[in-house]
Amino acid sequence: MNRIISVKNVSKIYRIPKNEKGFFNGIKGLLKRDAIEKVALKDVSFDITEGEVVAYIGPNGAGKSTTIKLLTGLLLPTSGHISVKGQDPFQYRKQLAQMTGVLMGQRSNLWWDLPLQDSYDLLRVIYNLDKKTYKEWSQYLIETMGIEDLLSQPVRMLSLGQRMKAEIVSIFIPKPEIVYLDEPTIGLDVVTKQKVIEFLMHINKQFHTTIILTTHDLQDVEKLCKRMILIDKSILKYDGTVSNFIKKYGNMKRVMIKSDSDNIPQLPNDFTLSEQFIDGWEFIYDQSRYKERDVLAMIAKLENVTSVSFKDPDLSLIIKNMFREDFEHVWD
Ligand SMILES: Nc1ncnc2c1ncn2[C@@H]1O[C@H](COP(=O)(O)OP(=O)(O)OP(=O)(O)O)[C@@H](O)[C@H]1O
Repeated sequence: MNRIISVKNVSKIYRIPKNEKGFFNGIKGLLKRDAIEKVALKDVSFDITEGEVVAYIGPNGAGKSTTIKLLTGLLLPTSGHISVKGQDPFQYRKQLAQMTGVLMGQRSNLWWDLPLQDSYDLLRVIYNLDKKTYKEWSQYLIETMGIEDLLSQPVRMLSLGQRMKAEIVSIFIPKPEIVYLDEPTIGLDVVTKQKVIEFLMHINKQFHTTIILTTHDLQDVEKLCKRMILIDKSILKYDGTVSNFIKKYGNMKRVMIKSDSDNIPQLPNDFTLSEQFIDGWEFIYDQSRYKERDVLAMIAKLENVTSVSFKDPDLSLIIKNMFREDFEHVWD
C-alpha cells in the first residue's frame, strides 16, 4: 500500500499580536507590533497509508484542527515538511481540494435555502463531474446513508442529525481519495451515529478511501479505527493500534457496587469514584495493584451491598483517566 500523507518534524507556531492598552501605546503598536507566540504543534511526524482509517485524538487545544488545516493547505507549517499525495498541500491546495473531502466546524457544502438534491446537483457542476457517473454515484451514496426522503427538503429544515448525514454524503460526491472529518458524530443520537459510522466503514471497505477522524467520542474510535494518533499539548504521544494502546495503558478497571445504603462505600484512597447512580457507585482502580478477588474481599466487608460487577478498561476510560486534571501524565 502506498503512503498518501507524510508529516515530518512539523511545528506550527501562531503569532498573536499583543493588544497594547492606552492611546499612545496603541499608536506605538501600529508601528511595531509585539506578538505572543503560541505553539500549536511541536515536531510532529507520522505517515498515513492509502485506505487507512486513523483517529486523530487528544484533549481540547491539543493541536488537532491545526494539523487538519496544515494537511489541507489552509496553513503553512512554521517548520518541517508535509506531503499529501506527493505534493505540498499549501502550494497545491486547489489541485488537492479535488481529491480531498473536509468536514470541519461550521463549514458547509450545502446551500441553506435549496432542496438537498439541488445542493448535490450544484456540487456536480462545481466539481465538473460527468452526469451519468454523478447520477449513479450520488444515488449509491444517498441509499447507503438512507437519506432518500430528505432530498426535496430545504437544508435549513433538516434536523442536526439529518443535516450531518446529508453533509457527509456531500463530501463523498466528488469521490475523494482522502477525507478529513472533524467530530462527525457530535450531538447525534445513537441510531444516527451508528448509521454514520456504518456508512464510513462501508465506503472505506469498498473504495479504500483514506479517512482521518478527529473526535472526542472514543466509542466511535473503537468501532471505526484500527489506528490512533494521540496528541497532547502540541506533542505526539502515541501512534499505533487502538488495541495496543489499551494493552499498554489499560491498567485501570471499573467496579460497580450496588447498595441499599446512601453512604458511599469506603475503599482505599487509590480507588477513584468515577460515577454515582441512584442505586450505586462506580469506582476505578489500578488492576496491577489489586486483584479482583482482593477487591471482592474488601467489598464483602461493607454493609448493605446488593451486587458487585467488574468492567474491563475501554479506550474512553483510559483516556479519561490519563487526562484527569490531577493526573501526572506517564508516557514512556
Ligand atoms: N488562529 C489561531 N491563532 C492563535 N492561536 C491559535 C489559533 N488556532 C489555534 N490556536 C491555538 O493553538 C492550540 C491548538 O489549537 P487547535 O484548534 O489545533 O486544537 P484542537 O486540538 O483542535 O482543540 P479542540 O479539541 O478544542 O478543537 C490552542 O492552544 C489554540 O488556542
